Amino acid sequence: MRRQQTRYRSDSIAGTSTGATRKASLVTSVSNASPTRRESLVKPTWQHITPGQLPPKTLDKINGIASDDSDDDGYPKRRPSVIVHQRQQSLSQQPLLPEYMSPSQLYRDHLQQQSSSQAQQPSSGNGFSSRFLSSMRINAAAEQQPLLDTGGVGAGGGGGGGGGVGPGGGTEGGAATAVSGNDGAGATLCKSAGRALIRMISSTPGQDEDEDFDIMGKVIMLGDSGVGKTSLLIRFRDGRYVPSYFLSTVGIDFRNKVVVVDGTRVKLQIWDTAGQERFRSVTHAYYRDAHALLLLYDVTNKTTYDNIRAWLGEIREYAQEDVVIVLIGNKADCSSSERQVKREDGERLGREHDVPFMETSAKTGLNVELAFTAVARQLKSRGYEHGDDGKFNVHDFVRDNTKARSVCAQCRNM
Ligand SMILES: Nc1nc2c(ncn2[C@@H]2O[C@H](COP(=O)(O)OP(=O)(O)OP(=O)(O)O)[C@@H](O)[C@H]2O)c(=O)[nH]1
Repeated sequence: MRRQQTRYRSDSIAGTSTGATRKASLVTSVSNASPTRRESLVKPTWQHITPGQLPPKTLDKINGIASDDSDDDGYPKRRPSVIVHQRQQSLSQQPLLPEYMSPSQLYRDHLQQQSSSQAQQPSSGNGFSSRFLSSMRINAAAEQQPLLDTGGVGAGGGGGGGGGVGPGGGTEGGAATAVSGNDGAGATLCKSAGRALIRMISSTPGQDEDEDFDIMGKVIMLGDSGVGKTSLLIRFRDGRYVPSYFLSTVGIDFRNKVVVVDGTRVKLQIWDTAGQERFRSVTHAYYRDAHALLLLYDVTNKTTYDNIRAWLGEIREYAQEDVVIVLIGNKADCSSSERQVKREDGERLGREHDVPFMETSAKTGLNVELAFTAVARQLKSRGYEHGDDGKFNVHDFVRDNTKARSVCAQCRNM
């Protein structure tokens, strides 16, 4: 039996765009969805969130969860999250990003520090790393510029990665801020057929890999708790797999990775959501800014597969109509005795809902690159200003490339 703990993330609180419009929902019944191992999907309630702000009710809920002494599923007691800390500092009714963390202030801090000393580590005194600050390339003009029509990423900058919790301890957090602009390099907003992608060309030398990109897209990983969202992200981001025990995600977190597609650097801002139902109302708020969604089930757990229909219902309700969806059956490295969902069932479900499907394994790395590359290619195709790459078809790409790869030997005979 797997050991389970709760993983505490630096909950990055990115705001969402007020400009985004919700699309009509394609009703998918959730009533038939079987409960997951530890939860069931329920009809979500939408809560409006302004940029940089979580609604008090949601905050209360998170705080309630985090400070709850009794853990209803019998797992170890949860420690407070970053959000709770902010609450304790009586910021409940205020935007969760205080003034010193606003994009403009961070940028001013950054410039100040740069001019005072090149060698000195820039620090705004708020715990943000120099890498985060250096990712904030805005100017006054850019700040006045309207955000993209579907919001791009909201005005609330994230604090992700700051706590050193989670995979990689990387540079994440900075890109959650909806800024554009340049350091003289001519960054431009890219609006292509209503798609919300940020195009940023940077020429600042010595930057980290994930700060140097042409196009950026927001990708959200969804699926029941335990399907392997975090593991897949770690595999993709860091190229490793951490087996041992099951650390359940609390809230939401993100990691960045740049994928080069035919010479174009596509920065994927990948949001890892908590699969547990108690966090649904928090994660729903992030759907509508998403450019792509990776929807996972666990091939060794039929319930997670059955719940995909309910997930798709939520996606239709909360996400943009044209969001790219990739359906993933994870843990394909399993033995045939463990497997509960055949590959053909996944393929059929994908066809039914007109979404590309593939099986992956965070453990062996099977198709992990492919999943994210497919998304990156699609985003590039949509985001390209001159539309010269608009013929890309994610269905064909996934089908052609998964064909070329074999499913692991153990599962081949399913
Ligand atoms: N065999 C196998 N196990 C996996 C794979 N991916 C994840 N796991 C295991 O499945 C368990 C859950 O993985 P997580 O990545 O934490 O799942 P999650 O979807 O992020 O869960 P939540 O954070 O609760 O939403 C862990 O024990 C992982 O080691 C895989 O590809 N193969």
